[in-house]
Amino acid sequence: MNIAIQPATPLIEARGLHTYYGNSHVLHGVDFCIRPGETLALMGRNGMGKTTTIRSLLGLTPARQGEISIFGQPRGRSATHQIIRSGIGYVPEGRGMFPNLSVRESLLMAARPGPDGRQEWDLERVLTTFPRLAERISHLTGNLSGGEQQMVAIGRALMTNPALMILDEATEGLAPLIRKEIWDVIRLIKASGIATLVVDKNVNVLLELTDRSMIMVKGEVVYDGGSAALKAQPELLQCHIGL
Ligand SMILES: Nc1ncnc2c1ncn2[C@@H]1O[C@H](COP(=O)(O)OP(=O)(O)OP(=O)(O)O)[C@@H](O)[C@H]1O
Repeated sequence: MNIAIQPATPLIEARGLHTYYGNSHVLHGVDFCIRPGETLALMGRNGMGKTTTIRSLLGLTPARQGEISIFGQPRGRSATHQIIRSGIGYVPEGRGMFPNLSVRESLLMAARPGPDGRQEWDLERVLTTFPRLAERISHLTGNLSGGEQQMVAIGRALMTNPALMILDEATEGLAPLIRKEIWDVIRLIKASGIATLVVDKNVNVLLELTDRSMIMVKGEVVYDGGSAALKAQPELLQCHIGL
């Protein structure tokens, strides 16, 4: 499916999402929007509903109530794989590797043109971006370090030439140097014009890197606005994130 992405049309837009796990009501009327090229941070303490918001947007944990449009089209009954294939590079918490595939196989398996036909990201560009992966190209991903596996997960998402990257806790549990490498790549993704939704515990980096921030508290959005403006309100950060 080739989609002409209009600059003014949100890549994903959602209104009034209510999501449950069984009887447990987790999202309470979440509104969400991300536009082409925008870098958005989704913040909040543990268990506030960030991952559930992403899962609801992608249909992995469908919302019981609310409306979602993907690239300007009502999501309707589209399956998650259809939503992802329409131009979203999703790097879930925990990475989702195929341990018995080599780095090369893992990356090549994901390769495809973007929703608008773009083919800017290929194996060569991913390996230039992650020289560590070039060094380990024939290794099984199951034998890589956590940081290298994270690079494969991001590389795989980039190989799909997405209009939007979603990175959920991409730097979680990684050594500081590797974390820095991942942040550098996220900066590069931003500079290349791909919209990015980032969930991470490192709020200071998020505030510096992103255009816009959302803060969630107990399944509700309590802040949605400029990251620079949020940085200038330490009392909000203190109150909602504990910084
Ligand atoms: N599969 C599940 N079954 C039941 N409850 C769940 C499930 N996944 C998450 N929850 C609960 O839903 C709430 C929101 O969780 P979610 O993972 O969305 O939060 P989060 O903001 O992403 O936090 P974290 O940073 O800890 O991942 C929490 O109370 C969590 O315990």
